[in-house]
Amino acid sequence: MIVLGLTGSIGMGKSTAARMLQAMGAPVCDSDAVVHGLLGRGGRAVPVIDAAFPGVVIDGVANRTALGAAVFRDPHALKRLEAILHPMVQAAQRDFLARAARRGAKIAVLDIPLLFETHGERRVDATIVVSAPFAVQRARVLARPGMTAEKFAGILARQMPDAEKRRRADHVVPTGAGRLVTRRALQGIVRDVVRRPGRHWPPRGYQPGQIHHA
Ligand SMILES: CC(C)(COP(=O)(O)OP(=O)(O)OC[C@H]1O[C@@H](n2cnc3c(N)ncnc32)[C@H](O)[C@@H]1O)[C@@H](O)C(=O)NCCC(=O)NCCS
Ligand SMILES: Nc1ncnc2c1ncn2[C@@H]1O[C@H](COP(=O)(O)OP(=O)(O)OP(=O)(O)O)[C@@H](O)[C@H]1O
Repeated sequence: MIVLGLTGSIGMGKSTAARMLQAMGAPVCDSDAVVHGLLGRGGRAVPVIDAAFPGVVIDGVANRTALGAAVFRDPHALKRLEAILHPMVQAAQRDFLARAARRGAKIAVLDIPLLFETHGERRVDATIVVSAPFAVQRARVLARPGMTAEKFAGILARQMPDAEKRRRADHVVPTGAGRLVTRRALQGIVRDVVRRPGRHWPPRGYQPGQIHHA
């Protein structure tokens, strides 16, 4: 099985590309959805978050707005949150890959917003970065309800620049020239990678639910 890592900056079309890959038959693990599960009712991270960020957990659920307020202005707090969540996200990804391999998938996709920031390129066979011109990205993001130019600037400042992501990518997929162009580019990558030998899943010594540190 070949493991593809999919990433891209805010509004670049990562979710759309993930859906396209899924429609081509590749199972996709959405890291944002995993984080939502970890922070939601019964989520594994909730007790740890409660201890690390007092007051943020209300009625068994981590309040994302309160957590965002606690971490997005304080780089040390963000690091503490990431140290809690990222190993749990990686454990969930490994479980997902083991399930996909058992089902006989030829390709599996990890959709990871912070792929390069978390050195995810070491855990996948090839990386895909979705990218569009800045004006397209800006227009898409500012069209979202509740988004402001100031918030957008803040989010961009915390993310690795698009140019750096493109530089590190094995494949850059354009998303600013229509869906057909995007779908064709993704089809080309899928066709190309199925011919290559992938890594063996599950890896030797793998235990479901185990947390692996990068
Ligand atoms: C702090 C949380 C609860 C705030 O949730 P909220 O729904 O308010 O915002 P959302 O998740 O949509 O993020 C807002 C913007 O910040 C960016 N962002 C989120 N986490 C991070 C991070 N660790 N570093 C840099 N940017 C981040 C997102 O990509 C997005 O563009 C949430 O972002 C979170 O749990 N972040 C830490 C986990 C993480 O690293 N997630 C991203 C990769 S899996
Ligand atoms: N390939 C594409 N061609 C045309 N429009 C696109 C394409 N990909 C995404 N879009 C449009 O751009 C907007 C953002 O797309 P999407 O939600 O996929 O982005 P994203 O990168 O997942 O965003 P975020 O990281 O902020 O959650 C949507 O309105 C979508 O319709």
